[in-house]
Amino acid sequence: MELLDRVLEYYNVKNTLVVKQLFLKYMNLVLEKNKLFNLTAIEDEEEFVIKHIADSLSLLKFLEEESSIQNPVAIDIGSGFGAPGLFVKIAMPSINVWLNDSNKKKCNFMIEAKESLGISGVNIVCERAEVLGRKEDFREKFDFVFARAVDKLNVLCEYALPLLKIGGAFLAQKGYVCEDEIDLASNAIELLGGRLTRVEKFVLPFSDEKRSVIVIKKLRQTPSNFPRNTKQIVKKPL
Ligand SMILES: C[S@@+](CC[C@H](N)C(=O)[O-])C[C@H]1O[C@@H](n2cnc3c(N)ncnc32)[C@H](O)[C@@H]1O
Repeated sequence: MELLDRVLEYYNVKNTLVVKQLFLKYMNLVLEKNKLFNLTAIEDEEEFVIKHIADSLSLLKFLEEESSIQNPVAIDIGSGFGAPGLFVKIAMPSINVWLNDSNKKKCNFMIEAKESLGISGVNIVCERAEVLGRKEDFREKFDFVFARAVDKLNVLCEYALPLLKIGGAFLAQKGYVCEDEIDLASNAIELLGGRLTRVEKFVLPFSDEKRSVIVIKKLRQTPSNFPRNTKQIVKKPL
C-alpha cells in the first residue's frame, strides 16, 4: 500500500519491510474483528492509515525528544484496540509497552493481536487506570503514559500522573483546539506533581487532519491520596 510506505518514510521508521507487514496484518485483524464488535468507526484502509497509524506515529518524535532512556517503559491508558500503543511498539521495538483498557472484550482483542503478530515487549492489563495507579506494581513505574480519545485532560491527569516515574512524561493526544481543556486541567496538573511543558500543534501527513500533543512532565511525587476512586474522579474532577 503506497500511502503506508509514504507514512513510514515521513516518520523515518526503520526496518520498513517488517514494520509494513506487521501494520498491514494488524489493520486486517482490527477491520475483521470490527465486523463482530465495534473497535473503530473507521472502515476504509487509507483512512485507517492516516487516522490510526500516522496519528499514533506522531508520538515518535516526542518519545525521542522527551527522554534519553534506551528502553523506555510506556503505558497506553484506554488503549481500545491498541491505539496508539501497539502502533508505536511496532515502529519502535526498543520500547516496552503496556496496553491498558477497562473493557474485557477490547483487552481480549489486544491479547489476540499481540499473539498473532508475535511481538514481545507488550503486556495487556485489563483494569481501570485509576485502580492501577494505586497498585504498587504500577504506581510511578512508567517513563511515558499515552492517552488518545479517553477523557478530558483534568480527568486524564488523575489517571496518568500517578503511573509516571518522576522525570517521566504524559503525552496526551488531542484535537487541534485544546486550550480550554488545558486551562481546566491546570489545578489537577499542579496537585498531582506535574508541569505542562509543551503543546505542539500539527497536521497529520498526506491529510488535513489537525492534532495536538500535550506534554506534561512529572516533577514531584503524586500525593498518596491520588488517584481517588472512580466515582469521585467523575463526580468531582480536580
Ligand atoms: C474512545 S476509546 C479510545 C481507544 C483508543 N485509545 C483509540 O484512540 O482508538 C476509549 C477507551 O478508553 C477506555 N477507558 C475509559 N476510561 C478508562 C479508564 N479509567 N481506565 C482504562 N480504560 C478506560 C474505554 O474502555 C475505551 O476502550
